[in-house]
Amino acid sequence: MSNSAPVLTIDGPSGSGKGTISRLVAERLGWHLLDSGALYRAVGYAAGAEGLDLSDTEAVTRCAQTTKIRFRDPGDGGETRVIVNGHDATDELRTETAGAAASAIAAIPGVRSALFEKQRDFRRNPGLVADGRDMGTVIFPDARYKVFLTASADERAKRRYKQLKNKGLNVTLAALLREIQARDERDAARTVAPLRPAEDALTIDTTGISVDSVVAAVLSVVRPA
Ligand SMILES: Nc1ncnc2c1ncn2[C@@H]1O[C@H](COP(=O)(O)OP(=O)(O)OP(=O)(O)O)[C@@H](O)[C@H]1O
Ligand SMILES: Nc1ccn([C@H]2C[C@H](O)[C@@H](COP(=O)(O)O)O2)c(=O)n1
Repeated sequence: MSNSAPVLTIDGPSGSGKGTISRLVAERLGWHLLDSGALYRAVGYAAGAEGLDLSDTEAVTRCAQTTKIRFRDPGDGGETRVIVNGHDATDELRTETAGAAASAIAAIPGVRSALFEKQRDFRRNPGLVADGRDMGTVIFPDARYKVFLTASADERAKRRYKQLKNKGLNVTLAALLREIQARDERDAARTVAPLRPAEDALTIDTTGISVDSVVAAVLSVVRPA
């Protein structure tokens, strides 16, 4: 049976604010939320924990097919926990290393197929906000609303720098900029489901725009004035 629950897709490169904006918009609409990047991060993490070579496409595909990933709402308004094969891996998954591993294994077609239905299963009433790279192009091409967030690489590196410094991590702006550019290149150049806006997506450049203003712009797509 076809699923007609409304979907808002929010795609974009690393640090464009997808996660932040998707969470706030989902809260405001009272809709479900899919953080698809967390699924790729979880597979990268599980593959690392098994000691797999991330370029071994068959082994990593098998890992994606068998890894058990659960999202757990702590119930106190805190961060959603990501449970990978029974282990709470939330903190490990947020690191730049986990992001780079996710980006590497995300280029494997078998991994993307293994995660396809898992992502589509998040579509439920009253609606879904889906955050990722290919939400509007591949996973929910029939979504009612589509947004693509961008920001300059410099701005995204500065945001990440501030975020990681606030967590007390020892990072440099130059290294973060290099990592962001490398990830952009890998995510956009892969042959399967590359990072790009859907033809019917509204692109919002968030450079120098506050979080509140971006939330308002995205909400206006779903609820025009
Ligand atoms: N419009 C904005 N202005 C300033 N800071 C922002 C804005 N949007 C997001 N941020 C901040 O930038 C950082 C990165 O945002 P976020 O994690 O939402 O990006 P993302 O696109 O989901 O990245 P990734 O794909 O790597 O998970 C966070 O610290 C967030 O608070
Ligand atoms: N729909 C998606 C979501 C994520 N990925 C890959 C590529 C990203 O670099 C990596 C981590 O994502 P993030 O948590 O930073 O949003 O996972 C993808 O290919 N497709």
